[in-house]
Amino acid sequence: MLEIISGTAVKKLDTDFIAEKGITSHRLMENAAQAFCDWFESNYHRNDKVGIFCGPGNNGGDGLAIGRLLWRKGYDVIVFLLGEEGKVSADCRLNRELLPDKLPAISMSADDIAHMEFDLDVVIDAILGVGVNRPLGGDFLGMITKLNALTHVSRVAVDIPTGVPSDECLEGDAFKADITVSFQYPKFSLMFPEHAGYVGILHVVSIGIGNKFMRQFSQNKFYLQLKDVVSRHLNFSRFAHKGDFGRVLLVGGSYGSIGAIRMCAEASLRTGSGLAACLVPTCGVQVLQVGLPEVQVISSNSDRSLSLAYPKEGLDRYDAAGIGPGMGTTADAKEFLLDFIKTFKGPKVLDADAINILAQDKEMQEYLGEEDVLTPHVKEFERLVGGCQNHKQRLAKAREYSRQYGCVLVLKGAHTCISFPDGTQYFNSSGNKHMATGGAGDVLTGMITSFLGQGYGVKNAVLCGVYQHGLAGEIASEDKRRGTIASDIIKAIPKSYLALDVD
Ligand SMILES: NC(=O)C1=CN([C@@H]2O[C@H](COP(=O)(O)OP(=O)(O)OC[C@H]3O[C@@H](n4cnc5c(N)ncnc54)[C@H](O)[C@@H]3O)[C@@H](O)[C@H]2O)[C@@H](O)CC1
Ligand SMILES: Nc1ncnc2c1ncn2[C@@H]1O[C@H](COP(=O)(O)OP(=O)(O)O)[C@@H](O)[C@H]1O
Ligand SMILES: [K+]
Repeated sequence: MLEIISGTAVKKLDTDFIAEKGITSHRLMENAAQAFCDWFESNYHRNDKVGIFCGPGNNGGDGLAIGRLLWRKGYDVIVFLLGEEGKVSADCRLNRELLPDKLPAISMSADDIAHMEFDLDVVIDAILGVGVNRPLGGDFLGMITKLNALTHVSRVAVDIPTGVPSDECLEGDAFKADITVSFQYPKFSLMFPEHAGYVGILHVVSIGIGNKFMRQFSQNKFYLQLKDVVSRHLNFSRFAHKGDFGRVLLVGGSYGSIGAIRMCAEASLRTGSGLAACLVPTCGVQVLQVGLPEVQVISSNSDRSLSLAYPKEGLDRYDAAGIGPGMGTTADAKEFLLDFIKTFKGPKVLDADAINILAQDKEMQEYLGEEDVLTPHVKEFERLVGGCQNHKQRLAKAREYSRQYGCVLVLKGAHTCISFPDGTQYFNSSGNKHMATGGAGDVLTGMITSFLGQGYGVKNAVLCGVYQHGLAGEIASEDKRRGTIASDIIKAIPKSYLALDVD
């Protein structure tokens, strides 16, 4: 699994790798440039006019090597050189010398930056990389301001957009990439929503540095990709019966919000649960029986909201429970939740209003255990732990929360972050903006609950659930874009199994 390590560890990592492999730093830079070009070739035409903006450090060195390789492949390339002559790094200088004579290269003066007009299809940003150590100013700021203002160009950042610090939140401005191609592992700050408008779509390309070299820099942060989840899935025998695929109980709904628990239950069934039952207020019983004939429905014996009157016998027949979607936060619902989490002994997922109730009734958190999973979005999380200044602080608090209460915390959003009590954090790579639609979270709750019910350990259930939910969202939105709704994500779950090649 790919590690996410701090940008400041990069230099040491580089040095170790080079020393162990007996190669030069220039060779490593060449590997990086080649990896970028392989990606570039499968995405851009040779008749595209490509401008590569190269700074004075090793990021600039990458850009120059990229320029040389693309030019050799027949691309229409022009290189722009930035930065003071005296500050050019050794590998950057070497790559300046290696530029073919016929490849157009222009040293940019402050005057050029202010007045030059660019006629380009693609802008490649190799001005600064992880070496950025202060907000942009002067010529670099002037340059990225100009590049950000260009219209009808595709903007690609090499490693990290110029100006974005690798471990902190951006101050000031930075290059606004449509696509960032990051080397070997994604830098921590590429996970921050504050940087979404600068990073664009993130691609990570390998430059041959194995995990072995990263381990000593491990910060227990990982990037969750398709290959990491396939082997975490259980195999079921040809003789499996529905009990083997697990019985799950989905708990929630209130008058006007029965759809949430319906979507949650349907997602569980589509994820493979052998049996799904819903515990809902009486007002939801008929709706569910008609709308989703595959589920069993249990009434809480209270009309519009769950309450203490719910039937407690037989709860132990369920292998896992998902609680919260559409539940509401009435006094009855609060009493219900406290009683339910004390009574139900199996693994459970707490979502939506279950989290909102926990936030109001903090002592309930003491009942959380190592098989329990909380799935807040950012607002729900801040209700739980208080306001955060930025995402970096939020991630630190998420790690702390999971440690303190010994449960799994899934902080949802783009690059959903899963925190485990041992301090590890996993950042999801699947999913897209078209999943930002009402009910998508209810679907996730159903999916994780389903895996828990199927007998997956809590870690595998959450990693598989979060990744596959994003994958189903990608599949659902392929032909629907912003017209995607949560029910489409549910319908795409079977196809996501095909994509994973899990039967
Ligand atoms: N293992 C890796 O990850 C590899 C990294 N490589 C590249 O090397 C890059 C890092 O190279 P460097 O460490 O040389 O860093 P940069 O290329 O980011 O540049 C650092 C230089 O910029 C100056 N600087 C920092 N902030 C500034 C600001 N706001 N305004 C003006 N100047 C500023 C610094 O003083 C330093 O001279 C990576 O991003 C990547 O592109 C690759 O070449 C190969 C392998
Ligand atoms: N821009 C995005 N990229 C990837 N995933 C996203 C994005 N926006 C939302 N999602 C995912 O969609 C789901 C939304 O959940 P949530 O906010 O709880 O919605 P709801 O409360 O309406 O069910 C989460 O799993 C989240 O990770
Ligand atoms: K860059």
